[in-house]
Amino acid sequence: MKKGQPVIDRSISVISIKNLVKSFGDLDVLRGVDLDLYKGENLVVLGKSGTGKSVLIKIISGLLRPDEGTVNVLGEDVPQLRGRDLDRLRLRIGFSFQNSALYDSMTIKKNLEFPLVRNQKDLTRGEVLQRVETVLDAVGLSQTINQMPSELSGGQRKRIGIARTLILNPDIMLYDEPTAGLDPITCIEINNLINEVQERFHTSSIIITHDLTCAKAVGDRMVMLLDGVFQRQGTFEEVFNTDDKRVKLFYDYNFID
Ligand SMILES: Nc1ncnc2c1ncn2[C@@H]1O[C@H](COP(=O)(O)OP(=O)(O)OP(=O)(O)O)[C@@H](O)[C@H]1O
Repeated sequence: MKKGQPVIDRSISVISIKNLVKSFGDLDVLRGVDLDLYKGENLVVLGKSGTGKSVLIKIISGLLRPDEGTVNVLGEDVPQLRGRDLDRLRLRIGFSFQNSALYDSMTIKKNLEFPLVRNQKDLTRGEVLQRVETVLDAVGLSQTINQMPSELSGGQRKRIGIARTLILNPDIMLYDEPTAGLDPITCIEINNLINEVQERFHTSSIIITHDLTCAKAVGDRMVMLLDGVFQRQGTFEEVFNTDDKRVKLFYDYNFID
């Protein structure tokens, strides 16, 4: 069960999706998805491989257009946004993806400065350094500021990836399989970090994961995508306390405690 008491405002939906439908040719991936992400909440999206979790994230971030339905993110009608308006919205969303690799030829400091210098040109050098130090402190890696990515462990690189996302002060964080490929101790550290980010930066987050230990540790609420719709939602216990064979199978394959 999750520790701490996050401040969640259920009267504000930072993401609101209604009747979302998306197909590719004959393949109906999303068949009428409804979803709200409340302000300050960590929402875990569960679902076996190929159920459309990445498609959902791509639609939320405007990388894919839905066939039907409404997708509202931070008050914006995402499928209607184009060009700079879409870029501006994306800057308010932090993406922590498995393949969001660091630049190997740059120090940690340069890696962290990069998105800031590119997107917020009015900052002074002192302000940039202060932001770098703040996010490094948040992920517990202040001492690595002058190191190269190759000198860090996999878990540390993951933390720096999250710091690089936080440096733009996003309202929403999207974590795609944050613990994939990490050892159990490092998984616990990343789970703790996701909760610390929620508390310290007041972000609202969607966490996509197969790792049910992670889901349990970080999720204020979870939803499970099954056959193109969210069939189960609630707390961990509410989602898994069912006779639905598909849910039981998912649990048996994915829960290691
Ligand atoms: N651009 C695309 N064109 C055609 N088919 C696509 C496209 N994007 C995704 N799909 C298909 O949609 C389905 C859902 O894919 P998606 O990547 O969302 O799955 P997922 O739930 O994220 O899986 P995983 O956990 O393995 O990452 C898959 O069958 C995939 O092949």
